[in-house]
Amino acid sequence: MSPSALNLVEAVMRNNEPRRAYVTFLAGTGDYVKGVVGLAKGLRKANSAYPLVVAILPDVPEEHREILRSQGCIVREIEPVNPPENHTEFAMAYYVINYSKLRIWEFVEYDKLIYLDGDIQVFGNIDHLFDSPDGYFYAVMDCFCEQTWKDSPQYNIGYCQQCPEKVQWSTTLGPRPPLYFNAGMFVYEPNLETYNNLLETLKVTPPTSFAEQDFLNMYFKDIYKPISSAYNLVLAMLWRHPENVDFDQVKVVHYCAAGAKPWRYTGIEENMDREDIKMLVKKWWDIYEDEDLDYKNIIAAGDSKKLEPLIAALSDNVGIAEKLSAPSAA
Ligand SMILES: O=c1ccn([C@@H]2O[C@H](COP(=O)(O)OP(=O)(O)O)[C@@H](O)[C@H]2O)c(=O)[nH]1
Ligand SMILES: OC[C@H]1O[C@H](O[C@@H]2[C@@H](O)[C@H](O)[C@@H](O)[C@H](O)[C@@H]2O)[C@H](O)[C@@H](O)[C@H]1O
Ligand SMILES: [Mn+2]
Repeated sequence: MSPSALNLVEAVMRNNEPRRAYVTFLAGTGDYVKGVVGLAKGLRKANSAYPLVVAILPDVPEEHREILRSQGCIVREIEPVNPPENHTEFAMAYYVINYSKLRIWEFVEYDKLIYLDGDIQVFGNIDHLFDSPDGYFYAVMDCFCEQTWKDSPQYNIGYCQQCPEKVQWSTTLGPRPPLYFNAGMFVYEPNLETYNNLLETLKVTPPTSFAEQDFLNMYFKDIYKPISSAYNLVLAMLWRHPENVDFDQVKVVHYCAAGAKPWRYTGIEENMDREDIKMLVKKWWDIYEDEDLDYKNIIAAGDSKKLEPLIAALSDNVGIAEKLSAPSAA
């Protein structure tokens, strides 16, 4: 390791700043690993000062784990979390694996974490969100207008929290639902008591259409603080509520609309031929293919600004390796 990198290791190890990181979730043997690589490179391009932790399920192949380490990620294997037996149809069948996201409340070696889905890209620095006051759950409000919401009461009366004056909530359906966030991005504080209570509460909570997203909304409804859509642009907002989007201010894009995943984009699904969608998919690919953003080239260039989070990741990976290789871990 070059002398400048060693100095940085010492600086980071001495550093008694609050421990912060970005965290994402990866499951399966498929192509979401490309999303996570893109996210790691996007955070680097945005000069984020914090590393990216990837919480992976055991089914993620060693080859993918190596790809993530080679991009400076901290790879942490977690055990799956399964919801109680249920007969609910999830909005997407694979949502059942998303309950495993709950394991990230156990990452208490950090003071504050920002969770980002693997199909999210960060185009502008959002490190300042780590300075948000403690004790709250920060996330962006979702939209209920897409087909994925067809089984919900709000969809069936045409109500959306993004435009509550357009179609009033009907009290015949019960009390108006509390503000609801998209769980693709949130700012939170890991905590073991919360973690254990989340898992205990899940055991007695019947699963619903949006799986862990519904569950997190129910669990954190009293401390949820909505933040600007600039921090998690749910693509459907572009055609459902353009009046609520200040496109030039958008820093985080969430490729969650059907057909929008950049690494498998074909442009044939509804809305996917829009000029803004094509531009956002190209912006994702420009970062994904930019070799100057690869970890190995950043180290070689000794770019100190971009080095710091990588050194933190390195020391964390070393830390985990030492912990796992300790005799007691045998
Ligand atoms: O096969 C999969 C499906 C999902 N995910 C992870 O789970 C997150 C939530 O799923 P997705 O983003 O597809 O849900 P959406 O936001 O599109 O509803 C993804 O971003 C990935 O981080 C994954 O790793 N592998
Ligand atoms: O497992 C439940 C998922 O729920 C959310 O999916 C989106 C997506 O399905 C869009 O197509 C809908 O339009 C949108 O409203 C909905 O929230 C989160 O992005 C994802 O991380 C995950 O929590
Ligand atoms: Mn997503």
